[in-house]
Amino acid sequence: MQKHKIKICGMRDVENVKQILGLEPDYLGFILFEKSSRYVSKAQMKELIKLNFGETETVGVFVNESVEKILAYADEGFFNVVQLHGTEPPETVVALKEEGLEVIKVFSVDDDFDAKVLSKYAEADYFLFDTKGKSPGGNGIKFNWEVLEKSKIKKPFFLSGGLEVKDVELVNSLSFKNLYALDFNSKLETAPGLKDLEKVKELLKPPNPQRGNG
Ligand SMILES: O=C(O)c1ccccc1NCC(=O)[C@H](O)[C@H](O)COP(=O)(O)O
Repeated sequence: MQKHKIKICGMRDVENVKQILGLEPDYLGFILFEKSSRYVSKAQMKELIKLNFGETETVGVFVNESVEKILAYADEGFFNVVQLHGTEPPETVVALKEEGLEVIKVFSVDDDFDAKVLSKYAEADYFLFDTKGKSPGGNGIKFNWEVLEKSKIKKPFFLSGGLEVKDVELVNSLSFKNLYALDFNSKLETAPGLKDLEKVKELLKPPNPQRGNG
C-alpha cells in the first residue's frame, strides 16, 4: 500500500501524460524552466491542459522566475500548484500565497544543509527536499536522508532526488515524520521527459485507497 502521495515530475509528451494519467498519480509536474531538458513550452502546455487530469494535481516547476511571470502562467490555467525550485526569497512565496496559489518550496540538500533556513519559509504549503547538484533539479542522485532525520522537519514535505521504484519500501520502513509525498523523475525515464509506463505501473500499484480507487 502506498503510504505517501506520489508526484511524477518532468512530464512533457501528450501521449505519455495520457497513459500516466490512467494510473492516477497524485501529482504531475511540468518543468517551466527553459534550461531543463524536460522544459515544456507554453504551446505544449496549452495542449497538455486539454487532457482530463481527474483528481491528479498539476504542478508548475519554476527556477528563480518572477512572480509576474508565474502568475501569468497560473492565469492560463497551466497548474494548480507552484513549485519553486531555485533560490527564491521568502517574499516570493508570500506573494504567490497572497494570490491564492498553493506553493511547494524546494531546498537543495547536501551534507552541509542547515535546516534553520526553513523557518523563513513558513508560508509555504509544503517543502520539497532535492539533491544539490549540477542542475537545479532532475540530477538523478540521492542525498543523505539522515540530514532530514536529524533536522526534524515540521511541515509536510516531498522527498525527492534520484528516487527509484525500489526505494518506496525503504522509505516506508524509515517512517520519516511529516513525509507527505515522494517525487519521482529521471529514474522512471526512457528519455528526458518520457516516463516508462511499466515502471510507473509498478510504482502506483496496488491502487492507493486514499484516492478511493482501491
Ligand atoms: O527535472 C528537471 O529537469 C528540473 C530542472 C530544473 C529544476 C527542476 C527540475 N525538476 C524538478 C523535480 O521536481 C524533480 O523531480 C527533482 O529534481 C528530482 O529529480 P530526479 O533526481 O531526476 O529524480
